[in-house]
Amino acid sequence: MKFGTAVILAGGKSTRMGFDKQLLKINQTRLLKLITDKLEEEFEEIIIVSNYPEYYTDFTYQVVSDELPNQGPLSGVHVGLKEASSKYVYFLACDMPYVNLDYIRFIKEEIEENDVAACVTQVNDKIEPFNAFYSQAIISKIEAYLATEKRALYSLLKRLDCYYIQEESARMFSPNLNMFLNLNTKEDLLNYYKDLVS
Ligand SMILES: Nc1nc2c(ncn2[C@@H]2O[C@H](COP(=O)(O)OP(=O)(O)OP(=O)(O)O)[C@@H](O)[C@H]2O)c(=O)[nH]1
Ligand SMILES: [Mg+2]
Repeated sequence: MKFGTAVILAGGKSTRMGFDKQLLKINQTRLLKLITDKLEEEFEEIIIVSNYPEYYTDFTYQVVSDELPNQGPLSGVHVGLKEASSKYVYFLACDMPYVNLDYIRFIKEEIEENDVAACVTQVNDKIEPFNAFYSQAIISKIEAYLATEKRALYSLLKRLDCYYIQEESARMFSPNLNMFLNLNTKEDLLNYYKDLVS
């Protein structure tokens, strides 16, 4: 059964890529469309956070802009949580092509059972901030954190009550962890194309 909200963050500057990643096409199709088609199978609501709603006239989803702009990914998490109709909200970046629905179901269950601020995956010592769930309970905490002029999502997560999924568990769903791959540079894009044709 479909339920809950998925939010796609598409409000970044794409500095490393050199063109706006939210417009990226794979074989003539918007990557955003490929992502949302997949997420549709699991979620009853999809929200896109973009400061360019005009890029989404062909989409039927709600498009919202940052309410607290220029704070990086946390801006998007903030407004996404506020607009979502479910308590636990799935977040994905617009440049993450490998959507893994089995893993999404797994982490959804973890955050529901543990009722924590966020459920994220830890790979080595690094936290993967997307392909993760956050709770609406942290909206005011994000606001308080941004008010102190901090904006690093990672440091905020460290202060919160998070549930960390370990790498070994994640690898059971995605052996090479490509569900966390994000396309930051043209080289990332080239490697992704190579992977698609191989
Ligand atoms: N809503 C919103 N999303 C953001 C913002 N900054 C980054 N993001 C999103 O957060 C995710 C991870 O960011 P990055 O991969 O670093 O993307 P980016 O900031 O566009 O790229 P760089 O400029 O190369 O760092 C992407 O989905 C971005 O669209 C922002 O200010 N607002
Ligand atoms: Mg990225």
